[in-house]
This record gives sequence, C-alpha cells and structure tokens, in this order.
Amino acid sequence: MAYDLQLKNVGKVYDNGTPAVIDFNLDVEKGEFIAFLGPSGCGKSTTLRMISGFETVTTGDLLIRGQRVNDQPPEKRPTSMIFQNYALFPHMNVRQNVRFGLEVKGLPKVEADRKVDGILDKLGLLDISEMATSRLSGGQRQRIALARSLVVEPDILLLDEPLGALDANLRKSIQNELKLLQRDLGITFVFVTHAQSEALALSDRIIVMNAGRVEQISPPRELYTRPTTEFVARFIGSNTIIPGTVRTTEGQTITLDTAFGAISGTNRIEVAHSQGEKMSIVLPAEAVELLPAETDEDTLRQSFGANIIPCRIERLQVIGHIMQMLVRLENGETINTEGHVDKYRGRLTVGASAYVAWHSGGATMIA
Ligand SMILES: Nc1ncnc2c1ncn2[C@@H]1O[C@H](COP(=O)(O)OP(=O)(O)OP(=O)(O)O)[C@@H](O)[C@H]1O
Repeated sequence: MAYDLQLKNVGKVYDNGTPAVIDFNLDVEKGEFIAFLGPSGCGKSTTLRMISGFETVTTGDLLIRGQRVNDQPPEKRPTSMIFQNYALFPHMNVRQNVRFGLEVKGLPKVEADRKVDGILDKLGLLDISEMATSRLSGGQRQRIALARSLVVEPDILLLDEPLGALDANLRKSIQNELKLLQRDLGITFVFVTHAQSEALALSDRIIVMNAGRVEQISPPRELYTRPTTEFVARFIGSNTIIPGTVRTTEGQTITLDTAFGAISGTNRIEVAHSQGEKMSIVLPAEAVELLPAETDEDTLRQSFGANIIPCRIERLQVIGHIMQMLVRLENGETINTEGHVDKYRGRLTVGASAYVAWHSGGATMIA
C-alpha cells in the first residue's frame, strides 16, 4: 500500500525540554480527511508543523508518498498549510494573495494566471478578486486562504484550526464547503481542531491526542460508540463509565461485578481479561434505553439480560427529533441517555421511577 503520509515513531522535544509529541504512528491514504483532536497543549499543532516542515522532528521518520522528508524545508515538501489567522498579506488584493505562492515558485505568467483564475472560480472569488483583503468578511478571508493554499496544487493540505475565528453559523456552512471541496479535489487533508463536533462532521478518521500521545485512531462513528480508553470516553460524546471487576468472559462479552450488580458489555480489543481484573463499562448515551417502571420485568430481562438499573427521571429535553434524558441512579450518580423523540414522547414523566437498560453489544469495555 502506498501511503500519502506516514509518521513512524515520531517524537518532538522542544529546546526547553518540553516533550510535545511522543511516539506518534500514523499511515494516511491518499484522499483521506484526517483530524487531530485533543485538548489545548496535547501536541496537535506541533505534529502538523512537523508534517509541514515548520518544526523539526526530534525522533522517528516522517514520510510523504514514501519519501523521508525529515530534513526537507517546507517549500520543498508537497504540502500547503492554512493557519488559524489565515496570514493573508494586507497590502495585496485577493488575486495577488492567491498568486503569491506561484510567483515564489517562478511559474510563467500565463500559466500562473490560468491557475489563479481556475481556483478563484472554483471558490467563488472571481467577483472580488481585485479587492483588498482587509475589506472582506471572515468567511471570504477564509476562502482566500484556502485558494492560496490550493493554487500550488499540494498533495497534502494542512489546516490548523482554520475555522476557529468564524462564528457558529458560518463555521457550519464552511465545514460543508470544505468537505465537498476535499472530495472534489481528492487530495489528503490533515486538520487540527479542539472542537469534537467539527472533527466528527468532517473526517474519515480522527486521531485523539492526549499529553503528546495518540489515544485512539478511529472513524468518527466508531470513536463515538467504541472509545478504547477512559480519556476518549470522557472527551468524546456523552458516556457513562461504570467501574468494576471481571466476573466472566464469554467471547467478546465481558460481565463485571459493579455497584449495580453483574452487568456486561463488549470487549472491542482482542485482549484476554482474567477474573478479578479491574475494568470499566462505557455506556454511550445513545446505547442506553429508558423504560417506564411499569415495564414487565421478565420482558426486560429477556431483552437486556442483567443490564438493567433502576433510576429516577430527572430531566427530559427535546432537541429537534432527539429526546435527551437525564436520570439519577440509587447511588446518586447520573446517566445521560438519548433517543428518537417518537420512541419516548408521552411515555415518561420527570420525577417518575424508571429503568435504564442496554444491550451488551452497545456498551464497550475499557481496561
Ligand atoms: N515553540 C515552543 N517551545 C516550547 N514548547 C512549546 C512550543 N510550542 C509548543 N510548545 C509546548 O508543546 C506542547 C504542545 O503544544 P501544541 O501547540 O502542539 O499543542 P496543541 O494541541 O496544538 O494546543 P493548542 O490547541 O492550544 O494549539 C505544549 O506543552 C506547549 O506548551
């Protein structure tokens, strides 16, 4: 398999001794949309800057299309970078800003004009091509930054929080544009963000980082429903984590002894676990069902086995077609659950007793 981008045991220690990135491994296929997601200071930007060449690699190897590029300066790499503040030249108009990279490369005028016109057209900027960038809106400036990065026809586009400066509505519409553009161009995008909704909406795969290390690499849905570490379970989505010790293992299903009795979930990683070992069950909000206290207990057990916990309904909130529900368990802990409004409307009352229940397959075990 030929990869567009590979990081092999890549590490970065800054001169002041800060270990910003530790043993980072990743293979990216051509045309993938990859997001680095994590809290402030986890090493996302440092990793992106190492890929672009603006930061040196301390250990490991960085390969673009199979070529080791550790020692190549940014302008020699087939990458383009968009910064959060766009870094446009205020004294140049839109066309001059977009043209700049081609002039640096010494492209003949006719060819440069053709490429600039092509990308301005693609991004809907032809009408404002003679305007000064300082007079334009955030969304327009963002599009110019995009045009300037794409006009040099990079193999990989690197985007460092490119939508961070935009308001929520504009952000949403530019997200859609970005995704369509990426599909259309078929080039690899590597995107840095600390907004999980953005990463979940845009990416083919998300790399969750924590304190310089990779926590999990997964497609959005899998990350959401199958977190593999406690950090990811707390960082992504809305999960309840119930600790316990292993009672039995049957194939991929593990049953734990917990404060709520023997409850079970699915072990995603093929690692054997022995009786008595400490593990936790992660319950994504969407995997937990809420059932009125009147529900027949035999029916409940047939459907959910032992994965049933009595609770009291504390809050019901309808958002669009989703009912979000908050319940309190007997030990005082709360669980978030959600489901389609048609399933729940009229069946539940705030303050009433109920059960939360789940199928083992919807819950994930973490060690
Ligand atoms: N030039 C530098 N010199 C020394 N330490 C640095 C430098 N740049 C970043 N760091 C440190 O490296 C670590 C990772 O920083 P980095 O900017 O890559 O994180 P990040 O995940 O992109 O954070 P943010 O979302 O806030 O930009 C942090 O501890 C940061 O303080």
